[in-house]
Amino acid sequence: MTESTKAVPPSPDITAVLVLADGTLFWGYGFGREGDTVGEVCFNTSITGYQEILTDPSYAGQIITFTFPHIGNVGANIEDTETRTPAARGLVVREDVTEPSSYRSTSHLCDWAESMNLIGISGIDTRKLTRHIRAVGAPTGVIAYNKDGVFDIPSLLAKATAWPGLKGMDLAKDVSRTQIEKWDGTRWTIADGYGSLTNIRAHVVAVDYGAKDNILRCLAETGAAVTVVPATASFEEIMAHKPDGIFLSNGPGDPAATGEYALPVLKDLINTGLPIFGICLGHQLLALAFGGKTYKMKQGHRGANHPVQDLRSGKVEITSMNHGFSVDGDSLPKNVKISHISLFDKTVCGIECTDKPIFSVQQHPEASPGPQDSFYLFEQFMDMIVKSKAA
Ligand SMILES: NC(=O)CC[C@H](N)C(=O)O
Repeated sequence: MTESTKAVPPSPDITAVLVLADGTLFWGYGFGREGDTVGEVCFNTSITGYQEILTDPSYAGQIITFTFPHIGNVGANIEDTETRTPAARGLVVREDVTEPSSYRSTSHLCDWAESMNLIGISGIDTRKLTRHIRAVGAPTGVIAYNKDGVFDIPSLLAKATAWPGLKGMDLAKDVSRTQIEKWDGTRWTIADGYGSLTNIRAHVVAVDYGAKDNILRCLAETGAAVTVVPATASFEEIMAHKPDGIFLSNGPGDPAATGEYALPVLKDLINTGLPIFGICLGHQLLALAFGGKTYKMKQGHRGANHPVQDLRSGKVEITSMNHGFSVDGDSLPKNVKISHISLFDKTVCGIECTDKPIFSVQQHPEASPGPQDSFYLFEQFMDMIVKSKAA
């Protein structure tokens, strides 16, 4: 369906509408749960991995537009998830979701979406919507799905304009585990499925700001027995586990708003001299703890083909990304160097401390979905831990 500014559905079979806060309407067909949902409308350019994307807790508060037109072709299963319950607010797709075709599929994407409480809209000119998002910067929007095809557009518009936006929003503690969890699962292989850690080399405490499971699997893959602690864990609670290294996870929302409980803990952790590795929100929080600043990007980076350069080696890695905030490189103190940059827009993608074994990256080295070029970062972290244990 094409965009229309008139509040009357352009055809009688319409069952859903996407209403942006600026009044732009996109009519389409609903799937998943009936009802309405509000959030920041972003876009992801990945060609594969829609289920991993939809279950990445970093998408809390966001409606995801998939620029790849065929979403749902391989159905859904219970394995390709990054957390049990998706935090994303909804999804926008181009084509109708067709019958699944994959030996690994256990359900239709529409049924899975409904069981997960997700609201979807198909039949949208996602190219036009993406160009709109690029022009105006991630807008707020509402998807409403109603099989009767009757929509109260003024009230949906009011809902979209009333939503405060992600800037200043702390969502990490909403998606974080509330209980401590031991993790020893390793990555999936086609021969054996998921495995478990056999040769423990070190003990890592991972602070869960909204961690993707594959990050924990990658840590275990390098030999880390992982204890996952809630986002609000205190310095003393973390240190009581006697970690050999600390991991700071990805997560949703504005890092500056998350700082209230995270930063005092991170400042103390930095002073322990223990190896620390952060990914995405963890990277942004680490930069803040060092005294740096973060800012909201216009449209963010979300996809599985983002080129990042490692400034130390000059090598380029193709990475998976999902972030709407970024670290301001000019705000970093002298002992924190920029190690990686985005080759799309030169934004900061990695930092390292020159006098402590601490580093972090903006990209997602755990992929899921996406290329695995950056997996070496997990190995780099384990090498640091092994060295620090030997010292
Ligand atoms: N994937 C993430 O950890 C995202 C970090 C942060 N919420 C951002 O949007 O920039």
